[in-house]
Amino acid sequence: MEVQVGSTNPTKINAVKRVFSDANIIGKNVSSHVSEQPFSDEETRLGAINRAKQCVDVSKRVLGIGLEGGVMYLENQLYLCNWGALVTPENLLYTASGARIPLPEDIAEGLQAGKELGDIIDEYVSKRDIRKKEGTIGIFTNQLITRSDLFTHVVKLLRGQWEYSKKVNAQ
Ligand SMILES: O=P(O)(O)OP(=O)(O)OP(=O)(O)OC[C@H]1O[C@@H](n2cnc3c(O)ncnc32)[C@H](O)[C@@H]1O
Ligand SMILES: [Mg+2]
Repeated sequence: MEVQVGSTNPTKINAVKRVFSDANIIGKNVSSHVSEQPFSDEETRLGAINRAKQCVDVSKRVLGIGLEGGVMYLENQLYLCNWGALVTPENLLYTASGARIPLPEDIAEGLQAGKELGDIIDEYVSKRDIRKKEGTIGIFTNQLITRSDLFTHVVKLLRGQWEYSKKVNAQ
């Protein structure tokens, strides 16, 4: 089995490798066709779907997976949100979102000013490339849940739904 992931970010690739340890995983640099910093569940989910659609290869029977990070408001509180999409060679679409946590007010202010979360969090902890390492979720959970852990859960939700529907349709 071959799985193409619409990103080269190691947190995303490693999550897919963990869940599809029986497959050959390829990272592909594609556009999410949404804002660099998605600001709603709708936009973040669409970014994941757009990435997955550019990765699926019907003729070569390659599965496409898209993973997208963003932020969203819930009752005036900004939350970190993450979405995933899996598209099968039969063109079936599965989607799932990950756990979400509130972001501190000063992070929210930077985002409202138009900065990207990746840059804000690097500045916040005086480190580089947090988005490719533990991620914002890792920082604010004291490393208990890393960005790769979060995406692993999302990819499990995708694979699980796909396997369940294959099982049901085979009955
Ligand atoms: O190379 P790609 O796949 O684009 O990986 P990315 O790190 O840019 O991740 P996304 O495009 O999915 O995320 C959209 C934006 O949100 C930021 N972001 C989302 N989740 C984050 C996290 O946990 N830690 C740091 N930045 C995050 C990220 O830096 C982008 O500015
Ligand atoms: Mg990006």
